[in-house]
Amino acid sequence: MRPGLLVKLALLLAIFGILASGITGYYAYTVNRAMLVSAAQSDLITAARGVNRRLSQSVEEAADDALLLSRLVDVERVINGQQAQRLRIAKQELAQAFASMLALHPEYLQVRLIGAANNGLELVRVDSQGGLTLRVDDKDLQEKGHFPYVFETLLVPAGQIYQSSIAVNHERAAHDAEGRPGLMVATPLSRRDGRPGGLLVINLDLTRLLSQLQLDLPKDYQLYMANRWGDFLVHPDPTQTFGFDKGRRILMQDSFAPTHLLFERKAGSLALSGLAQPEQSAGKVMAFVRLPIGRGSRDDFVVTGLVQPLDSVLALAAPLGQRIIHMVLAFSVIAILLAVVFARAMLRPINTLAQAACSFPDTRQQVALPVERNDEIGVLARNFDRMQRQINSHMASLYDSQRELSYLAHHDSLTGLANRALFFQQLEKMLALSQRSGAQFAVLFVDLDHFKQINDQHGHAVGDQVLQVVARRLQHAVRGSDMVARMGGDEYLILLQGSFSTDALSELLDKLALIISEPMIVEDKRLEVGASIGYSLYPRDGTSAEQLVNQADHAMYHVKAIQRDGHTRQLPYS
Ligand SMILES: Nc1nc2c(ncn2[C@@H]2O[C@H](COP(=O)(O)OP(=O)(O)OP(=O)(O)O)[C@@H](O)[C@H]2O)c(=O)[nH]1
Repeated sequence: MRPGLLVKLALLLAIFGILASGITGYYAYTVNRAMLVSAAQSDLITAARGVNRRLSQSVEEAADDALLLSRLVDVERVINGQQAQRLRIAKQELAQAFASMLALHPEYLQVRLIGAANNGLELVRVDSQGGLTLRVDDKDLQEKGHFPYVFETLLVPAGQIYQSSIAVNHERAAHDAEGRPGLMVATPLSRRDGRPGGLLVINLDLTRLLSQLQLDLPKDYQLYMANRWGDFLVHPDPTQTFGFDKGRRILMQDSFAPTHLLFERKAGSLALSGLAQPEQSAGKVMAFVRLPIGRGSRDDFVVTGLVQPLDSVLALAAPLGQRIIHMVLAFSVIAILLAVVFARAMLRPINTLAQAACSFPDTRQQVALPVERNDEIGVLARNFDRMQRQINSHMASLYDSQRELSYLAHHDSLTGLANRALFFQQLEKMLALSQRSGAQFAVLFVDLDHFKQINDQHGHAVGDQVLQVVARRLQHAVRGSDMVARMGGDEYLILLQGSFSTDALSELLDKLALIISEPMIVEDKRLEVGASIGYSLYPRDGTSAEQLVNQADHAMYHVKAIQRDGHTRQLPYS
């Protein structure tokens, strides 16, 4: 188990989970804000169009009313001139009709019949004053021929409507209309002889109209309106309106730069927000639309703008933001738990492999690995398992080779007896033991007699077999605890454990010599071979391996010499 890896993997997965849920939450939140702003902009455009439509409707209604009034019989009578009494009655009736119209439409400030003659002298005029209607006395009627709405209306074909620009009324003694912004809606009148007779004019009060429209808008909407040149007609700050009337130009394009597109007829509507265009619309959401106004002969239009604080639009996103934070926190906790569970599940087989890899060099034991898995871990486990088997197999053959090498290094290949090196190792051990225990032992040196003749007479192969037979006979003749070794050639060494009297030892050596000399059949040949044997005793003849072997060798040569002289009994073996 490696907690470091587990912690790292769990941490990585948890961070990934938290980041994923955080980014998703953030994305949902920002998309929601953008959608809210987009919906607000679309609402603002719709509302601005509504403002304009209602304004336009009012103008059209005024146009219809102007046409309606222009068709009154009394209008024709007044225009064409009548006998004084009848003219007075006609004017009286017209004034009543105008007053009724004013009473019906509080947004009308004046209804007038203006003649084409006498420099545009007003013929009948009813004004609104303090919410009441006031017929202006004939003596107070004024000449209006110099006003554009008069001479321009006279140029309009009969039955058509003239519509003035929106402007502040500066006409003298205009009662409620004086000093108020509005527009004139007029229609030309013809005399019976076809000459221009005059015009019928309705003065429309823009302030009243717009204040009514503003009442219908949500509280946090700010209304802006500009004429076709960009001069503000409506502005939350009234000092910014009708600048041209005070000798200044206060233009919408200067306050809201992108609106120049609307005035240049490059766009019909425009929406900006502090979210998408923070430098042009900081902290606000705004929409502007350009729409024609009324149905006058002039191609007139206004640009209406509505502005809403960005905060009030985004306030709706706050609850969602909080929910998203809660969700992100909940998902983060789930992500952490899942990360830990997943990391543990992922690392369990890896830990098994790691443990196996750690313990295998010491134990060489193959533990159960997840070899049945189909994934990369399964591939790793199967390969590791195969690698373990191969290592074990190679190690086994290596140990076998080692054992074989060790055997070859310590044994004689021909007879299988211990070789000189192993004999001396054993002798050294024996010496060490005996030095501590005080035990005795004997070393025997055996050399075959005239072995060369066997080689010479019967061949080297037969000689080899003779050496093997002698080795087996010596091995059988001694105890299992004793050691028989081949020194080389036809020489053997024997290590006898235990204490021996010289008599007992001489007797044993006689017995060995007898055993060796017994006839043997090798390749169908009956052979006999004698041996000379000498011995040394520990500690009597030496306390080192060399001394003891040399002493036994020396004794063997002594015996061989005596036997050569013909003595065969009572040999002095030592
Ligand atoms: N067949 C065979 N002969 C060997 C081997 N090793 C040594 N010899 C021979 O054994 C003989 C040993 O020599 P010696 O001991 O001097 O000969 P010997 O005839 O026994 O002489 P004495 O000991 O004096 O009786 C030599 O002729 C070696 O060639 C072996 O492994 N196989």
